[in-house]
Amino acid sequence: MTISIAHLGPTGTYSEQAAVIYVNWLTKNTVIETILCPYPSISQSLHAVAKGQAHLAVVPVENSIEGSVTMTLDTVWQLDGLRIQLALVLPIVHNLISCATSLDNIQTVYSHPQALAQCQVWLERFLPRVQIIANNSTTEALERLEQEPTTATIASSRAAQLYNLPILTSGINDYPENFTRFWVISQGIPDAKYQISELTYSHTSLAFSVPANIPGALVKPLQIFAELGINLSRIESRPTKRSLGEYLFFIDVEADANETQMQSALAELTNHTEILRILGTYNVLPASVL
Ligand SMILES: O=C(O)C(=O)C[C@]1(C(=O)O)C=C[C@@H](O)C=C1
Repeated sequence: MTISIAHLGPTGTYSEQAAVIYVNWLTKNTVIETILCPYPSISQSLHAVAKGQAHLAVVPVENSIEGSVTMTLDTVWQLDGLRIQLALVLPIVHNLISCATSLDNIQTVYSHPQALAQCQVWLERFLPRVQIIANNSTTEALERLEQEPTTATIASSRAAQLYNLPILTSGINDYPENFTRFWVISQGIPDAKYQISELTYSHTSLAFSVPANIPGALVKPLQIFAELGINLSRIESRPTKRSLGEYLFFIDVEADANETQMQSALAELTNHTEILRILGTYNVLPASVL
């Protein structure tokens, strides 16, 4: 069986790197064969799964410095029916890639907004006068670097190698401990062939809107988990885009959605939420696989 895996392109992105790690794990543990399919945006890679053009998408969801990748959260909410099969956490080391001979010759820096944000202190310190341009991925501008020696891109060392471009400065992220969490997402129900086969799942991700903007609207859903002694590992809000001050909540729970306690929590949660989506119950690929 051959499956297609969508990811943010063009080739050399961190998302592709995460997809390659997942593919290596699949190759070692299953008989599944894979084709990687780059898409111009994170949203388009998720739409490809929703439309059945790809079996899976590997998308960034959260970075340890910059927080949530909002395009992923918003698209997962918008496209009802997507399902997280697995998570993996990748160390992120950014580099300034350029054909310029010194930092003094650089006038423009391109990268993905997440990468630019993860290097903002370095950029202010070493390139305070350059024009900073955000684009869809860390690799989108790499092809122009040879023709434009006054431009630079922030991307991975793997990207520099793939495009045969020089790294002018390496390790420019503001904090050395820089990690991004990715989700492997499919359409439909949990599918054992894409997952780590363990007896239980370590995480469940949920998203919900609350019935009204009244005191305690968020406390009630959260109390359910506190009372059952179930730990939350993340909470994030996003605007509903219906009116100012109205939010959706994304929470990660350290529990298997199939456990009895979680089943009761989820049943109770439906009484205190307007729309409740179980985005997936899954395991995290161990760091030893990276
Ligand atoms: O542009 C890329 O290379 C990506 O894969 C996107 C992305 C992100 O959106 O967080 C992935 C990891 C890094 O945090 C920076 C950028």
